[in-house]
Amino acid sequence: MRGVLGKSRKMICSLLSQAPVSPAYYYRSSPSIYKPKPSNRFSWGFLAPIPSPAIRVFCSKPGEVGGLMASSVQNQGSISYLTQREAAEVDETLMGPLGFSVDQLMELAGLSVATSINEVYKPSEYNRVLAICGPGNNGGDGLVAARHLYHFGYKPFVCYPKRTQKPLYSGLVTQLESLSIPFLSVDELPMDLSKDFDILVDAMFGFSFHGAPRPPFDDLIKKLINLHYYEQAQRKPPVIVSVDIPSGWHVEEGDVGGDGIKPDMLVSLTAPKLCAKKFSGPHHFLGGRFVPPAIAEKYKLQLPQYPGISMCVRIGKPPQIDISSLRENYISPEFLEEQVEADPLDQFRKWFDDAMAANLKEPNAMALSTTGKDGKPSSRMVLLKGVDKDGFVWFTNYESQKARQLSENPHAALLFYWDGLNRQYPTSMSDA
Ligand SMILES: NC(=O)C1=CN([C@@H]2O[C@H](COP(=O)(O)OP(=O)(O)OC[C@H]3O[C@@H](n4cnc5c(N)ncnc54)[C@H](O)[C@@H]3O)[C@@H](O)[C@H]2O)[C@H](O)CC1
Ligand SMILES: [K+]
Repeated sequence: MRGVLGKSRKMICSLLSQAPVSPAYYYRSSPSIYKPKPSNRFSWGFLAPIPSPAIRVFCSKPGEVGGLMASSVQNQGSISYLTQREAAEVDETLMGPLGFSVDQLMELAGLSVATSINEVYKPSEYNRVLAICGPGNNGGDGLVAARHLYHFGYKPFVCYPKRTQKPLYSGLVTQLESLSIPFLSVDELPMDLSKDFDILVDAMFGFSFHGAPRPPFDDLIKKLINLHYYEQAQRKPPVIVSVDIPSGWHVEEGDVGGDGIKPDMLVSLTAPKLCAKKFSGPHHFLGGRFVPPAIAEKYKLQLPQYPGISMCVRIGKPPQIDISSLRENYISPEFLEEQVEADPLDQFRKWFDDAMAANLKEPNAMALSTTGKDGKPSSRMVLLKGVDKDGFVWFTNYESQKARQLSENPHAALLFYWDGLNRQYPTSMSDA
């Protein structure tokens, strides 16, 4: 059965966005297209029978959230952790018999770091990034991550005190310089990193670290440790994101003295290392989506499934969040009344086309709210199946709560929400 919430006696379309509310719109048309059964005729629109009593009910299967597979979150218990030797062996195997080059693995590792950061710390709120890069491949991951973060809309800076002239690394530096990403020497860093940066990427050392950190990394690690004192001084310190291993920690035993850096996010690569068991920050992600079965079988790796085409996957549960603190900074171009299309349906089509062009997921999903004669409202997500000069079309079935409520009360409302564009488009009906 087709429900048509559409042009009938009166359709009020008020276009809401973050701009001042535009005036309500009224337009009229006679519902003349379909010959609904008398019992299904509604003053504002109609549920018209379609030839076969095809039942089109849209719902998400159990286990899906709103038609989306909930991104796989793995509890820590069933995850494998590598020893330092195993980690080195895995890399050697990947870059030896399994045919990978270090450039490829580093590129994928750095991209994993950047996407993990973007999962949690949006550039609208955490824009200024300092990537502190060490002399080895962990440092290389940091250089790659800085480039990706730039393209994701962050403002990265790099501190890379011990450079090597190997082509791989000098190439990464050139790529960053070509984006005018500033390189800061240790001396050029501010004493208090919390005033100048929102995110600190710790890419100093990975699984080849041993002993006590030698200069200049000893001072750099101390700078990250001292950030906690700013926290006590009521200043919001930058978040620390450690690549593969929190630098200065023992690769297997972790923060042995308890006085090491305390990252907010750890991005383990390929598989977590033993020290990751001691990680107590809120965000543990896994990256390095390139583990072939040969490695997984040899090391009996238990690793979480990456969701969709994501380059990272969260390990453990997301932290409990204070719902009241959830707030996006809506940054969108202004939208003034004079920009609104005269005909609300033209405005809808324009915005719907924008939503399609932005490749938003299910731009035709809409909340349909109805109320039966008991006055109790109910809302349900349904999928728009068409829009024409007579209104919006969606499918439902005769026995649905929607159909029953609409047969008792022809008033309804639709709401489209296009998150990626910070836009909503509500339509409501009233018999003025
Ligand atoms: N499989 C993957 O996902 C990949 C991970 N990668 C990253 O590579 C590192 C391991 O890289 P490696 O070069 O072997 O070691 P480090 O980067 O940890 O550092 C070695 C570097 O540091 C010096 N060093 C060691 N200890 C100290 C110290 N106490 N003080 C000062 N300097 C120290 C040492 O001399 C070396 O120069 C891994 O963790 C991943 O992050 C790759 O990207 C490839 C793919
Ligand atoms: K690190």
